[in-house]
Amino acid sequence: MDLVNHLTDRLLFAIPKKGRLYEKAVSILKGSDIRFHRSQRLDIALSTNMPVALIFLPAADIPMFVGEGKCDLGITGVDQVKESQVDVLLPMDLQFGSCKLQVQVPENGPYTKPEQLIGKTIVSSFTTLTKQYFAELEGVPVDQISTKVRFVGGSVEASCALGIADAIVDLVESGETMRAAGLIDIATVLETSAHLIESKNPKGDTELLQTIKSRIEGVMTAAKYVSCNYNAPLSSLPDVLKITPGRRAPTISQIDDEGWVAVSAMIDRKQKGTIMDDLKKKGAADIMVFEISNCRV
Ligand SMILES: Nc1ncnc2c1ncn2[C@@H]1O[C@H](COP(=O)(O)OP(=O)(O)OP(=O)(O)O)[C@@H](O)[C@H]1O
Ligand SMILES: O=P(O)(O)OC[C@H]1O[C@H](OP(=O)(O)OP(=O)(O)O)[C@H](O)[C@@H]1O
Repeated sequence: MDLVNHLTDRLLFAIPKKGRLYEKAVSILKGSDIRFHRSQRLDIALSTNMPVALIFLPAADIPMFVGEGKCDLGITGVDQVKESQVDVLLPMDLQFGSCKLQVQVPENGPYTKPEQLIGKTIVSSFTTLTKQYFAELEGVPVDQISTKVRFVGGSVEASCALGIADAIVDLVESGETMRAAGLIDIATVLETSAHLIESKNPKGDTELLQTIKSRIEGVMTAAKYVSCNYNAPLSSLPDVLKITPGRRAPTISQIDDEGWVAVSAMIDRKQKGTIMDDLKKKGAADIMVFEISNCRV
């Protein structure tokens, strides 16, 4: 069945079917109010409230489907996009799935610099990026590198201990997997995080595509900011507004207390403690912080 021709009335959105990106990707769909029910083992779910079909695919395959215009939108890691070498738009960093693709060697071995690995055997699930990295290191085109790059699909960290690699190129987040395998990192090939990716030739309704992007942007903003509300004496207004300039500008309202105003502004969630302390020091009172459950910006 050719999905693209079968679901012509729906925008096709590719979502990682399992693994590290699955849960956060699904929570972004929920936050965007794209409702769906995914039957067990079914990799297609039709949204029940929007003309969208969610296609659950391996994270590594999503760039290809979006790149070829078979899906209009997708969520996957930048590492997968670069590894696939496809031409897609990357409209939004989704701020999760952050990790580094790193060159790793046995901790008590002879290698301390990536240059020492030229001509050796490297194992990775990211063979394209690994070859590109060594081509640059060797100063030759990719098809002329002397370093041998072999593919394995998972548990890459076992390769050195099993005697099939001098070094590996694999993802590192906490470093736990690397340390447990007796490896250390000696170079970074790429820093990555999950992104919204978009076809350059979308088949779906472009207005709907914009609506979905705007909803996801709203989810991201709601996660980044909280709403800060307080009262301030007019005399301290210039000082407190410097502390809470807002995303665009703060809202200042009259209140029934002469010489005082109410201020409302979006503030960075991570700074909320310091911001509240600073406002208090500058004379603000009744300072409250509220969660933003959703927004459009
Ligand atoms: N430890 C990690 N921390 C953060 N993000 C990660 C981590 N490992 C992988 N990722 C991100 O998630 C993407 C998918 O990795 P994952 O290991 O889940 O792949 P998968 O093969 O689809 O799933 P599985 O390993 O269950 O088969 C990676 O390309 C990367 O962008
Ligand atoms: O630095 P850490 O926090 O330990 O994370 C890194 C590990 O996470 C990923 O593998 P995953 O556990 O998804 O399984 P995989 O090896 O089957 O891909 C990655 O390939 C590393 O092995």
